[in-house]
Amino acid sequence: MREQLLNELQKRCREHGLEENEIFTAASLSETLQLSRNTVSQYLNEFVKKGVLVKINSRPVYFFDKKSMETVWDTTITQNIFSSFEELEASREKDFEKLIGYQGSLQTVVEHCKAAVSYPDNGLPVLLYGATGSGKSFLAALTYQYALHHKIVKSTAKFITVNCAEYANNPELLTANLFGYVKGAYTGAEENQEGLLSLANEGVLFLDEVHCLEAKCQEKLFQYMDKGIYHKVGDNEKWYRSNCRLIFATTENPQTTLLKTLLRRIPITVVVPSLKERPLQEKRELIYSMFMNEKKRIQKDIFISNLAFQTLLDFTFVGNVGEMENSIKAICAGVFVKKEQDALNIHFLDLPSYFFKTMKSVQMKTYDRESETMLPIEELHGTKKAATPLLLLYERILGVHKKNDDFLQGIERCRLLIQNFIDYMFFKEKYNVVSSNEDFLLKMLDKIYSIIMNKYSLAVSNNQIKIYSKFFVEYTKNVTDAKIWIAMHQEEVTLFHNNLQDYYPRAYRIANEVVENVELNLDVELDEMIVIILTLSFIDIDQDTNNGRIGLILCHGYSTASSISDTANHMLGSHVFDGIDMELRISIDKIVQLVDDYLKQKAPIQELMLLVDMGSLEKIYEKLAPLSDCNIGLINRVSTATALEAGNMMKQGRNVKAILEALKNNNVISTHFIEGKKRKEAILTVCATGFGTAKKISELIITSLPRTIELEVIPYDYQSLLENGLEDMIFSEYNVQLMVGTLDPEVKGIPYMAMESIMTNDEAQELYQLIGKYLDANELEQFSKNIMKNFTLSNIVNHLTILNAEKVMEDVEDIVTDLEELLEKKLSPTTKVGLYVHISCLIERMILRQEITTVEGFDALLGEHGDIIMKMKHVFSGVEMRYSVEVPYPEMYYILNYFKISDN
Ligand SMILES: Nc1ncnc2c1ncn2[C@@H]1O[C@H](COP(=O)(O)OP(=O)(O)OP(=O)(O)O)[C@@H](O)[C@H]1O
Repeated sequence: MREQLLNELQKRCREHGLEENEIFTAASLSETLQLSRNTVSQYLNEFVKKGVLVKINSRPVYFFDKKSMETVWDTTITQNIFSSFEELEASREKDFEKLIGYQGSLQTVVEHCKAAVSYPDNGLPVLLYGATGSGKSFLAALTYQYALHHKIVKSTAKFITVNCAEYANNPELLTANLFGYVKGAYTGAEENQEGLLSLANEGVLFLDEVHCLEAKCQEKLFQYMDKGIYHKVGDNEKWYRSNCRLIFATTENPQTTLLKTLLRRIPITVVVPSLKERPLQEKRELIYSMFMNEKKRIQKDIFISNLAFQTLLDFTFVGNVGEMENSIKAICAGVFVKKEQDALNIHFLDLPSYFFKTMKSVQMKTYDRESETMLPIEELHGTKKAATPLLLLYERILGVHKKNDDFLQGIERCRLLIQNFIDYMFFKEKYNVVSSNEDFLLKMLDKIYSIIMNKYSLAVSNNQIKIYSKFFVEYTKNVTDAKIWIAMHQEEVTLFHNNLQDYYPRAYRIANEVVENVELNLDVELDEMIVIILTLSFIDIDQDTNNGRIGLILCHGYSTASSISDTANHMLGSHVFDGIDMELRISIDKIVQLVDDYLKQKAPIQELMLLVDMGSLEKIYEKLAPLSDCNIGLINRVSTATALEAGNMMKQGRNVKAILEALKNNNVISTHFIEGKKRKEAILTVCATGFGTAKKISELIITSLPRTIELEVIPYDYQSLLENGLEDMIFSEYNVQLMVGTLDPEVKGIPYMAMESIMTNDEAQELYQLIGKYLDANELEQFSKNIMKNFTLSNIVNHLTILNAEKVMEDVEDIVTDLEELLEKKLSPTTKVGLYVHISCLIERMILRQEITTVEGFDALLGEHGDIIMKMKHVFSGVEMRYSVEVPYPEMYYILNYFKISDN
């Protein structure tokens, strides 16, 4: 019965964790074994008495199998009864657990030490090699404690340390001390003396700085290491025996400083990593435990500023853990003697001056003792979380980017987070106080911004400059934190960068330029998250305008326009207005110039809502009127309320004229409408491989129209759209509303519709909406019917080519199927239709000898995918024979583009 009970408890100890303590009670065991609780208690207590079980005398009482616990804890339990779990835990003899990083960067080191000391019969000599202060002596001492706790050595065994460096000038003394000497061995040796080898018998002898051990002494050691026997100094007759384990340590390369013959006799060399090589988390733990030790010593709470902590964390301690420990002691002592408060408050400037040497001058200039975030040292432990608002913002932005599958949705959320942070910065009391250093920084940043904004002719409000300057100021207080944080999140940060660069190339470029200039001019290193935040702030530049309608607020003074526009945008929930702050004495000509530049930068747009703070609008109206291509609605005496009202209507899609009309009853303001020199609306038709096809597509659209309309349908060169984008001349001549074609030239802000989607009647709404502006309902119905008729595949092929549609389609179908197989991608029906048309046109071009023989970038493609391109070309061999044509290789470039389109 007893055995059964013991077996059950042992099983529970093996299979369950200590924390499931309810299964280790007499009640639980009696229930399982169907025995009376008294009997179970009695048996269990008998086992405790015998030392088989451990008892925790709490309420209820718990019993554990001692051996199982010793195995789990890898230690010896010396008592059988404990008053509480805490007492049990405290009694647990710790050795290597005291070493920070014993389960991390020092795991292998520890394993080697354990192996060396426990190797039968008498352990193996081990050499610890590592930089000064890396923890070699500590490791040697812990190895000894481990041997004690695991009964590898007797409880009476000693740990003897010799620092060979101390005997550098007197090597004979070291030899005498190590091996002992006999009376008269040398002058002053008045009695027989035991050596350290003898003292350490059965224990551990630690020879530190062993490279200082003289060659003669090293040789004397060999004898001992080989046979366990040695002579005392002055007696070469008698042999003495010692049974101690040897641990050596050195800071010098053992291969060059130790005799090869000694090295050969040390089978285990353990390389102890320097502090620089340890993970950040271990550094944190080291700092934490060192401060905790000081707290115990001085019996006071300790607080440390985040900046001071991050500086310690980031600092390269040449003397490794040892130097770190001494620095922390010195810092605490330095603050302690000031006897200022009950607690010890360690500010950044309390660190010894050598910590500041690496700080950039601006960081020092912006340092403000009062605004430092103070943390209780207990919080340093394991704090992986960002500790400052800026880092918290970093963390959140990255988190949103990581979590959101929809990149653009994520971007909006990130912008909101930044907005919240800005609110926080401006409304938290401490940020309203601008120190003189901050003021200097703001002015410098203002200049940098102005130069860059001028270069890109961008309107960035003074308020925005102020906001982002605040970011820099905030950043300069967190450089160290930020750097560390970025290093820990490098991969995700880079990914975010790449995405931003792809989605918002212009904003990304400008953000980088701002950062480069700030770094250059202000002697401060900014980080990659600042680039991300700035790019997010410039995104509007890359975004489409509100139905071609934009708002601009112009006011005199440092920040009036920016404040109104920011507030209005904030409340409208989208970017409707830009604000330009103007000098107080700016001339009307200059204002007009500002507006003109602004319009050029935003072109192509249809309408501008311009709100100004002037009383009279006449002068500005006169000068603006002849300039404008677009309609301008002019409103004076701008206020946040008028901006909101106008902005709201803009968001509803109302045109400028209608908005002015609606605001007429407001008797505070007056308005003017400037009719733009009208640019005709247009649709561009494009085809990647030739103007001819584009022309035919436009003819097809035009012939579908029941009557001529104001809208132009213009065949246009694909290549020049691709290269020039919005800068292309066509966009200043025409108000281009849509592009239709076989391949998207990807002009930002101009919608594109694939011809295939007209044919499959798929997403052709944009075309109907546009044409619908010019036709009445019946006419539009007619247009849609014509389109359906004209845009069937065979009609298109017939229309676009001179070939017999039916015949050529058979060939084309085969080619597309073969290509799909070869390139291992099934095209969607729409893309497939596009490719049908493309290949039909291609065949025609071959017949008409209008083949494409050069394509930019083709050589690189050929170099990379030569094999596949050869195979693709082979797919056309049937057609080549039938029509006696030769399809040139560069044509494959365009074909491949269809397979690159993401169909999902
Ligand atoms: N991993 C660690 N965890 C906790 N404390 C450590 C650790 N490593 C070193 N220390 C502490 O750092 C201090 C310096 O370590 P130690 O004296 O062992 O270095 P060392 O390599 O022997 O230096 P030296 O070569 O200068 O003798 C000691 O107080 C030790 O307790």
